[in-house]
Amino acid sequence: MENERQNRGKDEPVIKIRDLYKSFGSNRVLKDVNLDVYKGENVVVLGRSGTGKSVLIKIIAGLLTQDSGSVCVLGEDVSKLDDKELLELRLKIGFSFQNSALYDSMTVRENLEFPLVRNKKHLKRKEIDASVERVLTAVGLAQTINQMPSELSGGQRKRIGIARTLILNPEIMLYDEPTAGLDPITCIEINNLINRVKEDFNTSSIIITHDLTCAKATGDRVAMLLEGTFAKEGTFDEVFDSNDGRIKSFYNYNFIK
Ligand SMILES: Nc1ncnc2c1ncn2[C@@H]1O[C@H](COP(=O)(O)OP(=O)(O)OP(=O)(O)O)[C@@H](O)[C@H]1O
Repeated sequence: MENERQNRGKDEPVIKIRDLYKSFGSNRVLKDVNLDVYKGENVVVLGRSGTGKSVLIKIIAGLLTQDSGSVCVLGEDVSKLDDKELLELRLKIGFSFQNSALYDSMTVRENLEFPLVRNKKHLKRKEIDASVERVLTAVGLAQTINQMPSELSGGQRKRIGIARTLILNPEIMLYDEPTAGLDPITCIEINNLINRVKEDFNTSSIIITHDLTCAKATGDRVAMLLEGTFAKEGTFDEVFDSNDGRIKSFYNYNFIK
């Protein structure tokens, strides 16, 4: 897998979105969305609640289908894949959900083993144990291995959720509101973890958020989604050095730290 990663054209985006539209009935959510994410980049998608950020990453992961336009992920046109091909692609995408999505009746170890046991049936016990240890150490929670999710804090659950997606060694990480509902110190820990994941696991990521501190800390590039389309894209400072009243007001309402 490592060779495959290194051999893919350096300048070819790992995610390429062109002219994307998506409506639900009369609700036109995404309108002419275009975005490139390159290897090793963290791209933050910023936008107000209900602007279509989650819809966008669900389309990228093949969980929703667009009305028109194209989404290419790791060279594959997602909407053209059959079920088997889609499953294979999804194994290369780590999806960190807003609610962490841990199984409450399983220990941390069992939660982490689950994707491996289900998707990599040939692995030996020793290899599974090594993978669990590796991702738990990566998120700084080796001591929680035998705990139940209910015994963890919100920030710890979030980190275990990230560890569970890392266990399949994804090439792409999609983070849906990674800091939502967390206190400021825990937010900083999650931001640092997102940056460490990029370095240690060689991932490319989309981070969707309305948390400007998170955007500034994690985004190599920031794309501002306004009224269903990207209004501005660049570094954090470039995006907010803007005369667009909508961008200014987003900044003023959200930059509270
Ligand atoms: N499966 C669906 N069926 C119908 N409408 C949907 C569906 N999923 C999303 N929507 C609508 O699409 C719009 C965008 O939703 P989305 O969840 O992408 O917003 P968001 O930007 O991620 O907001 P938040 O920050 O609150 O999570 C909303 O109006 C929502 O009601």
